[in-house]
Order: sequence, then structure tokens, then C-alpha cells
Amino acid sequence: LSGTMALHSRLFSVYVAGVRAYFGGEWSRAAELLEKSIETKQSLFRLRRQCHDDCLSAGSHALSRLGELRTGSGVRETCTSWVTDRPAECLRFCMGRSITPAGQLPVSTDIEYEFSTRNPYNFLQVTYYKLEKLRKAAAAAHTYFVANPSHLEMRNNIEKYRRMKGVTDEDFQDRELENEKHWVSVEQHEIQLFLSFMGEYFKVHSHSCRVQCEVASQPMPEDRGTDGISMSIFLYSRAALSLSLLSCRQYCVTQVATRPGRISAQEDLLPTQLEHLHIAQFKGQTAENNDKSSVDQCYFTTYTTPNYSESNGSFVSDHLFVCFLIQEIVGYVSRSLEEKKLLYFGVENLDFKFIDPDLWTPEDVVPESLRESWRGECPFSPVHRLLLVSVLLSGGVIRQVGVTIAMDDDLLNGTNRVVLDGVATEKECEKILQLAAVAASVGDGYRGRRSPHTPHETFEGLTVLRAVKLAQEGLVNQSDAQLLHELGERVRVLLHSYFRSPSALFISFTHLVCRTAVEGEQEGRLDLSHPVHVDNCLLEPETKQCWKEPPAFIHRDLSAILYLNDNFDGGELFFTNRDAKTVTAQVKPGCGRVVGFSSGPVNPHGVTAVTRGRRCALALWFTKEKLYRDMVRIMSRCSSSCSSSSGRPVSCWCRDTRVG
Ligand SMILES: O=C(O)CCC(=O)C(=O)O
Ligand SMILES: [Fe+3]
Repeated sequence: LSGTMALHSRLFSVYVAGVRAYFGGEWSRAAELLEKSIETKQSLFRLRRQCHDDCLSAGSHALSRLGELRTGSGVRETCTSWVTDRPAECLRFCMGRSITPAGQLPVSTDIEYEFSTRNPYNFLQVTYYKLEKLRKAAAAAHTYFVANPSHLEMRNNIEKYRRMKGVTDEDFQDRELENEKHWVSVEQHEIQLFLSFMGEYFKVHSHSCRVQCEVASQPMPEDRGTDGISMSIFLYSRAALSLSLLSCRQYCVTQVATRPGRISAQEDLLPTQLEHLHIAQFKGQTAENNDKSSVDQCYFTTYTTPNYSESNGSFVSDHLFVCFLIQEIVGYVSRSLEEKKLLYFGVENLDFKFIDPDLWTPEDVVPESLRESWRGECPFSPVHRLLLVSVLLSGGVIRQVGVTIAMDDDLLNGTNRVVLDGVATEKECEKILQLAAVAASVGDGYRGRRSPHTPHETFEGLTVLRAVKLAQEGLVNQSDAQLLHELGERVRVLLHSYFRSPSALFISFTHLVCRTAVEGEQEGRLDLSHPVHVDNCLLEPETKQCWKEPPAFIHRDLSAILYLNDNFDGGELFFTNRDAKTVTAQVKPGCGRVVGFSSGPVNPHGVTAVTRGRRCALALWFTKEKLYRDMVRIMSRCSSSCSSSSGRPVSCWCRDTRVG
């Protein structure tokens, strides 16, 4: 045996011996063997990476040829050329398989699984504890717990280690951190750090994950038989294996985007990171004066003119960094697309199961017959699409007379933030405030309630549906209830244009909220009216991560608050960094002022204490996903156009809206 096979076989035997020693209570021996097995695993992974790098150029060549085969060629031909052209020979040779007799391989996916779940560290933790090497036990416990956060016993062990003498915070180290390095820089905003994130991202993506797929999907022995049937079976199983390899690689996106210890992958990690980059580089070119955006220019320049720096020197020197990055991404995207094409071919023709982990896959990659549930038309290139999935580009035009841009990204010191003035008139603010007052006086779910955020304020809320009901009961004017809806629409149109959103925006939820200072309870207040949060994910300030998981409203893409008054003290909206502490900008509310911002992790925000009076605002959230638009809102608009004598609003259906 040689190369990786030898290592694999050693890994297997050393680990088994270590576990045996463990169960035999031979602690020193167990520690030695388990450590050795971890070392062996690391060497094995290193060697595989090496093999992969060495065979890579052959690989990309074969893949690009296969892409051409998708249309107009039969399954058999595709498989045949694939099998013969694939650089598997290179990999197999490199990995030592070519000299190993088929069927006698000590390949055990169990052992790979064992290491991927970090189980050896569980054994090690007990072993070191028995040997009274507490600091090492703490590191092993921590390393295991990072990947198994719901393991209660390990949580308790860690608590115990923390209380033990001689153990310090520094001892709780993740010994497998090397493979997750990209997370260290993931939350940095600065461009240089972003670049380093991208570097780590691609490294981890291709080295730690994609390479390991090669091993899991090595083809079967060369026993292809001579008759037609066994040849077909042979080709079919080869194709299936190759498809599993590709699908394994595709899922690397999810693995790379899943932080150790989290269950869910960070959705669309790459586009989200691009949002950080913020296209700060692309700002200043509005749709008006330049119908080709900078992204287009960069893409165009880099990929259509070989000596682009000469042909468009000034642009490229300003944007060299971004162009470089985009070049990286283009490579990544085109490789991924080639794989997807083949996979969809397999889904269509070979009944292969594949669920695309990316949201940015362009429609033309998906065969016609599979498109049914696919998203709508997208006129953008794959790279563009990748950039735009989660990216809003502030700086678009505001066309409404009387509305002005009071603060932009620069003044607000951040990304995708804007303050617009003049969105509602004094009269309109009055009407909505009146509506809020009536709602409060007749009582709704919030009346007189203490705020959910602070005991020093009360909180009243009114939804659109509730407003419509009040109108139907004759308690408020129909037209005032209707105004709530109109204002929401007005803000939607303005922000859609300002943020140049390539996809439609739907109102996902609207809430009229008033916060009132409780008199006599304001002395020495240190808390906030609304603690710092991100609207569409759970902010974890310690790690600066934001988890797009329920109970966060993960489908909110854009947030807006329309302010209605200013006769109160405090109640300023502020933005912070991801540490939830460093304030980057503040906004003072006033009638007709709208603050709009992307709902994601670039915009943590909160509200300072309201220490006198009552602060009312209409909070609006928008989504790009049709599915999550506000059904209640649409229905209530219908029902508000029905006569109130028709009874309960929900039983009144109107035909002119496309509900359901
Ligand atoms: O009222 C405000 O200014 C902000 C409220 C807010 O952030 C929210 O409701 O999520
Ligand atoms: Fe918020």
C-alpha cells in the first residue's frame, strides 16, 4: 500500500486500537493512540489535498468537455466519455488505489464519519480526565462540543472543567479550527479582511470539503463485462457514482456555510459576504447617468478584453480589487455551473436525486421539464445574479415630488441605509396618530401593556387588519384605515427605487407602534426602548454572527420605519456595528421621515429610551419572496372595499386581487 491508502489503513487500525485501549482502561495507551489517529487523519487529509491539486487541471478540462455533452447526446455516450475522460485515473493512482486489489480495501466510511463528528475527542476528553491532564481534557471537550452543541453531558463536563483548578479560559481551544478558519474573519467589514475571508472560503471549500468527496465516490472495480447488458449496468453505475461525487461537491457550499456547532447553513453565504463588500466600489453611478452599472463594466471589462487595464485604465485601477474578486468568483461560479448542468442531466435522465443548495442558480441551467417550481425570469448573468440575490444597491433615484434624501450611506456611516424626508404630510401623520389613539382607547392586544422591551414604557400596536376592523365597526374613518395601506405602498415604491432592487418587493408585515414613557419612572434609566437587534436574523454580538433561523423573521429583506411625530424626548433610532455596542449613526424621528435599510446583518439597530411623551411610528418590512407577502394585509384591503354590513371582514372576498 502507498499514499493515502496506507494512511487510511493506518488511521483505521490506530483508531481501533485506541478505542480498545480506552475500553480496557489503559489510559496512557489510549491517549497515545487516539492522538496518533488524529495526527494520521490530518496527514491523510493533507495528502488528499495534494492529490487533488495535482490532478486538478486534468479535472477542469474533463468537466468543461462534459458540459458540452448535455444536449443532444445519449446517456450512454455521455457516460462513456465521462468515464474515459475523467481524471479519476490520476486521482486513483495518486491515492494509491491502482495498486490495491479491488474488494480488499479497508475503506470504511464509518471512520470518516467518526472523525467528521469529532467523536475521537469525546474519547480523548475522558482519557485525559482519567490521566488528570485537565487542560488537555478541557481542549478535547471543547473541540467535541463545538461540533456537538446539543450534547448536554459534554456541556456539563465543560462547566465542571471551568470550575477546576489549573484550567483557564485559554484551555478551551478548538483543536480542529484549522478547517474552519474562514469563520474567523467572516464578520469583518473591511475590504482587506473581506478578501482574506474569500481566500479562506475558497480554500476551505475546495480543500477541506470538495477534495474529501473524491474519496467517498471512488469508482468501482474495472470489471465491466463484455455483453451489452453488463456494459449498460457498468456505465450506469459509473455515472451514478460520478453524479454522487458532483453532488457531494455541490453540498460543500452548505458545509462551508455551516459554522461548527450550528445545524443550519448560513443561507447564501457568498452573496451575503458580497453585501459586506457593499459594492462601495460601485457607488456614485446611478441608473440615470450610466445605464451600464459598474458591476457590468467590471464583468465586461475583465472578461471580454484581455488587456482591460489599458482599454479602461481609470475604471479598473479604481476597481481593481473588486475586479480581482469578481474574477475569483467567476471561476467559482462557472465551475459550479458545469457541475450543476451534469447533475440536472442526471436528475432528468437517470432519476438521480439532487436538491440544488444555491439560490442563485440561473434558470437556463435547469432542464425545461424540471423548471416548474423554479423561480421567475432573471435577466442577469450568473455572477450578477449571485451579487444581486441579497444585495441592494443604495443610491437609486427618488422620483416623488416633495421627497428628499436627508441621509445616505455615507452620512449614516454604513451599508444600505437611507433617511427620506417628506414622505407623509402633517395631515397624514395626524390622521394616523388619531387612528393609533382610537385603537388604544378601544383597546387591542397591547393596551396599557408594558413594552415587551422595557418596563419604563408602555406599548401599543395596531395592525392593518385591526385598523380595517375598527373602520368596519365605525370606530375610525374608512379613509384613515385606507391611508395606512397607502403609506405602506408609498414607502415600498420609494425604497424599491432607491435601493435599485432587481426583484419585486412585497410588503411582508406592517405595524403601527407607539411607545409611551411611564411618568415618574424615568429617573436614571439606562435601558433602551428597543434593544439592539437585526430584523431578519438572530444577532450574537459575542461572535458577531447573525443566525438566519427562526424565531427571527428570516424572510424580511428590507425594513422601513415611517415616523409620525417628534413631541417626545429620546426615542432616537441608532445603528451599531455587529458588536451591538459601537454606534455608527443616529436618526431623530419626525413626521414624514422614513428610515429604510436592508434587514440583514449589516444593519443592527435599536431605539434609545423614550423618557417623555409618546413616540409613534409605522414599521414596515418588505420581502422579495412572493410567498411571504402579507396575506392578511391583502385580504384586509379587499375587505375594506366591501360594505361593512357584509359581516366579518374575512368572509368578504373581493375578486380583483390575486389572493390565493
Ligand atoms: O421604531 C423604530 O425606530 C425601530 C423599531 C424596530 O427596529 C423594530 O420594530 O424592529
Ligand atoms: Fe428593527
